[in-house]
Amino acid sequence: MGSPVASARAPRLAALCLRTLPELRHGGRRLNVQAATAAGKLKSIDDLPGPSLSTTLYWLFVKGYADKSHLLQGLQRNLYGPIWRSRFGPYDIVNVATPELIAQVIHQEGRYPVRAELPHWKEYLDLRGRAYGLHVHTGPAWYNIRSALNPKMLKLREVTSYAPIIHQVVGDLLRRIELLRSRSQDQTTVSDMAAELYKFGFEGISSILFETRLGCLQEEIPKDTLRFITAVNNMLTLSETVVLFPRWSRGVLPLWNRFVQAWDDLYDVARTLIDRRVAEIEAQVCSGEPAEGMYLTYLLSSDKLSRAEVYISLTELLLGGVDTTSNTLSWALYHLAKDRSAQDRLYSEVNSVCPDRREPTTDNLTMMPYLKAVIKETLRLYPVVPGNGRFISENEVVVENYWFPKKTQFHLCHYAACHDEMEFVDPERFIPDRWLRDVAPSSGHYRHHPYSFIPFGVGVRACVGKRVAEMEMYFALSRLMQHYEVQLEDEASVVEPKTRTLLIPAKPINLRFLSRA
Ligand code: HEM
Repeated sequence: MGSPVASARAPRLAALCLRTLPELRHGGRRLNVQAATAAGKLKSIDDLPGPSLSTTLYWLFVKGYADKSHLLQGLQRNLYGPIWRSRFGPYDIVNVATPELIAQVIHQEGRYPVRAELPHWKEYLDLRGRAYGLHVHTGPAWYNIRSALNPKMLKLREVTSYAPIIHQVVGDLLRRIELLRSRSQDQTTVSDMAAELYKFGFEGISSILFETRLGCLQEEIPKDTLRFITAVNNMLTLSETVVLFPRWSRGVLPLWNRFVQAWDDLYDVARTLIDRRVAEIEAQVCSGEPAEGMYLTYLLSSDKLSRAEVYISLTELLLGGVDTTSNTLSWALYHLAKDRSAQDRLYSEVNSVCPDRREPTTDNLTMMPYLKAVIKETLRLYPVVPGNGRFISENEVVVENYWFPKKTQFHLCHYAACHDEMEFVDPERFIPDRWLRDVAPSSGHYRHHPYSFIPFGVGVRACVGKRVAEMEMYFALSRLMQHYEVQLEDEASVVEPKTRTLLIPAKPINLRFLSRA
């Protein structure tokens, strides 16, 4: 999940840090910034170029960039240079749009990085007397929650134990596609693939978190799933607007009540699923059976979080774990449908490692470099989180020759960085080969700055669901390839992305699934 502001490689990073921040090399964070500013060496935020509020409003609402803010990143970089200031509502933001500058900010993010302050999320949790989770807690309190959530999410061995349940969910997806195509007029088409993959994402992550199969890919979608889908959409959309209005407007404008309702729905769905599972676990324990489970059982039995913290944490994991994977898979299928040779190549790789439609194991995945390259290239073209944030309150920050006080909000323009032709040859083309060191079409294709592509973030605040997301996407894509050749329903159709905090398809992706049998 990204920042509402728009929303590794260790040895190389260390070298990079030394290369880009020579001033910090000897004293680390002990750089005497005041002395440097006084000596006139460092400029301040007021020296930064950037659009006025009226120019920003013009771009957003007259030129139509309100739902294309990812494109505004490159456009403003061309106008103002790689670092600029923008002001909008309560935000005063420093934008950085080259990998070098992104790296400089991240290297100074401190021990407990914060993406952005979320006063309206906090206000909601306070209103309902709920515990804070990952997004609102800061400092050591955030770290406590993260350290409770991390082990079963980020350790490869732990995540591997979720493989059987993910395969079951992929099985449901395949059956769902079979059903939908058989009902279509030409017996092959599935309309709005992103919507189907959303159900897959929801079922996949819920089956791990809540240890319960919800049946999202069945004929009758559970009411709670539909409620959750609507609530996510409303909450994310309203979140961007609500934050711009002062607290006194809460009783006057209907926005706030709708935002609260959306949050209530999200939270209720998660709490219902948790309570249901807890009752099952208690019944098991009472009847002398061992309580075995996956994520929820682990969280409850580890005793690191209170029940209230478990409610909010699983709500946030669910919030981050559905449309991220589903949109990435939608884009991957869209490009494979457009690029026949890439699709053939992926199919032969999967087929050679897992012939006769054998389900891939996590070990098999290590022998599928092209599969991984396809996902990487998809995330490069469509970073689900197109712009991330860092609100740096622990340190003063030096970026290039600018000094920033504590509590400066930075916007990391990832979309601009991974579409930068200085980093990626032919940046707008889908070229999975660029991720394969040995076969990259020319030496230029492989070389890029490590911070030009960090779709899951880096460091302690990076995505907690990265490993689960990758496993879901690898299993789903490889098994779809085993069963079907994918084509666009309308070969000429072009689907552009739009921003709704996350980068999503601006119109439905309709695909034809031709059986390989
Ligand atoms: C394609 C899939 C995904 C992508 C590209 C993605 C990307 C990201 C990014 C860029 C961040 C911000 C990291 C930072 O600030 O440095 C993030 C945070 C987060 N992601 Fe993901 N994510 C994905 C899937 C998932 C899944 C499956 C889950 C749930 C299991 C998840 C849960 C979260 C949570 C809870 C956070 C906030 C972590 C914190 O603030 O400590 N994400 N994600």
